[in-house]
Amino acid sequence: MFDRDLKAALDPFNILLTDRQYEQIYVFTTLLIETNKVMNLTAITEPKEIAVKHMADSLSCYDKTYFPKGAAVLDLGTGAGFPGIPLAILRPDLHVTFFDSLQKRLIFLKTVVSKIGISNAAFIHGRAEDEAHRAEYREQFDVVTSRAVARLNILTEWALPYVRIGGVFAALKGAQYEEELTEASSAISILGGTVAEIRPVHLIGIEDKRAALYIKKDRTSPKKYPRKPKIAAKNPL
Ligand SMILES: C[S@@+](CC[C@H](N)C(=O)[O-])C[C@H]1O[C@@H](n2cnc3c(N)ncnc32)[C@H](O)[C@@H]1O
Repeated sequence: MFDRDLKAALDPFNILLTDRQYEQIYVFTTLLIETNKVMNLTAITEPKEIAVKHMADSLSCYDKTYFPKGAAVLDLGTGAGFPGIPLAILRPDLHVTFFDSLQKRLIFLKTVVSKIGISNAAFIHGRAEDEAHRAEYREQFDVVTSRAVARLNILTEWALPYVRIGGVFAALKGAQYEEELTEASSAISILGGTVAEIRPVHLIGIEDKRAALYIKKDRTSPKKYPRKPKIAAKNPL
């Protein structure tokens, strides 16, 4: 039943999973629903809805041209693992780093990773605007993904410093993506990026507009970014 719902949800994206990948997503879904009873992870609790709004939505940002073989991927503000876990299941060769400011969500994700057998996973506990100043993370990732974390102008200032030159920031955005893109245009340019592609996303049974945005990193991000939250909030780029 769950496999059938998931297959239908993934159909528009031409994504075919192996039996093992279906099983991994099923186990992840079960862990999400069970753990959500004792820890706030998601407002979506029906398996069919999870298949569409979490799994298919996460994988809607996938495109092999942006995710080269063995790529280092940073999922910024991963929460309960979206889009990072579905991407790591789809592409076991990726090195996915799960990044969040809430430790208890990372503890949940460590259980998920070990129970479903994802190798190449790493974890960062911290705030996006702080960790970007560490040499070990700055401009070290081929792809930074992010869904439902902040408005695009803020998120760009947080995300682009982690992307290596030639890499991409893939943001999953909802109904206001066009306004957010306009609002973020100077942040994208200041941080060294350009909009490579705006790909509208249609999930089955969902009317709301959404899109996967791909922002390519062309130039190094100036060292002073990202700024401290109070300064950035007072003077958004
Ligand atoms: C609404 S949740 C979205 C989670 C997941 N990406 C999803 O789409 O379901 C936002 C997540 O971003 C994290 N977050 C918010 N601000 C952050 C920051 N400055 N640095 C790192 N993580 C942050 C929160 O702790 C939370 O887990």
